[in-house]
Amino acid sequence: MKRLMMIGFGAMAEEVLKLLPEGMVLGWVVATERSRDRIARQVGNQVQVITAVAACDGRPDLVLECAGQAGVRAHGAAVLQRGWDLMMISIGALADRQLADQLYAAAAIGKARLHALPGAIAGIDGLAAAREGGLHQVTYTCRKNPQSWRGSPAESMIDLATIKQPQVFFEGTARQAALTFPANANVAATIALASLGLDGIRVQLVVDPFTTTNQHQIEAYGRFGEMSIQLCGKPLDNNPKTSTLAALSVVRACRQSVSTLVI
Ligand SMILES: NC(=O)C1=CN([C@@H]2O[C@H](COP(=O)(O)OP(=O)(O)OC[C@H]3O[C@@H](n4cnc5c(N)ncnc54)[C@H](O)[C@@H]3O)[C@@H](O)[C@H]2O)C=CC1
Ligand SMILES: O=C([O-])CC(=O)C(=O)O
Repeated sequence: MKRLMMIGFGAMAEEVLKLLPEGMVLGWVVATERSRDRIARQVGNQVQVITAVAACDGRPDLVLECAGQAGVRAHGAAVLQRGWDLMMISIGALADRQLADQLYAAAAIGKARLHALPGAIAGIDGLAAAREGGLHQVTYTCRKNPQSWRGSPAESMIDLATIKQPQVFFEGTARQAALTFPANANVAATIALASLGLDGIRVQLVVDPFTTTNQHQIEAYGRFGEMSIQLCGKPLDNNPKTSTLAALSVVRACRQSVSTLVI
């Protein structure tokens, strides 16, 4: 039986736990001090709930981060330094140059690797392959309803309560998007890292009162040809910012860790 460590235990982690494949159990949750007791009651006494990776009483087979940029900052290096690979969902954390350097240095010390999970978007495999032959241009547009932008800096850029038509409220690089919208622009960072880099792709963020889904659109051109991907993802019930597919991409990482055929 493989044992999983989860860093963060919010909406996404709860969904992942419901769908954990056979052959894997949750062994550890790394939580904030504030949420530790609540999570311990939720996951039961077979799971060790800790607030620092150093308190882990064993060796996890898989470490998954579902804790946002703050969680990556707090625990990412400690995981990698121990020689444990880290599966990251909060890819936007890598837009912070200092944090990225710290993680890569820790990975070098531990001879560990960082895995960027595709999250709420599809097509990362094709994009990363296309890059090998030369990409000319990549653009990404993210469209969500006003509710999904609540609690983000969009609130100070646009009046979400009165919006009547779809409106672009941010245009910039993936790095700018990921640093400004840590809970909403991880996909932008993932697409950028798989293609032309955090400063190499154009990102548009749109608020759309007519959509009920989290929409992600990639347009890419290169020696391989052209790629156009549109994904309309249903948000998670208990977090409208997060698409269900992002949680399912974490479940897939668990499946890959226990399957003979990795796909
Ligand atoms: N790559 C992708 O496609 C996507 C990535 N994400 C990322 O996934 C993260 C998690 O999503 P949700 O579960 O929906 O968010 P959430 O806000 O429901 O849960 C995040 C959890 O992490 C915990 N946390 C925060 N700082 C922590 C720390 N230092 N140590 C341990 N736990 C900590 C919080 O207490 C909270 O329970 C988002 O913050 C976002 O960064 C979200 C959607 C898509
Ligand atoms: O879940 C989504 O639709 C995408 C998201 O929040 C992100 O890119 O951070």
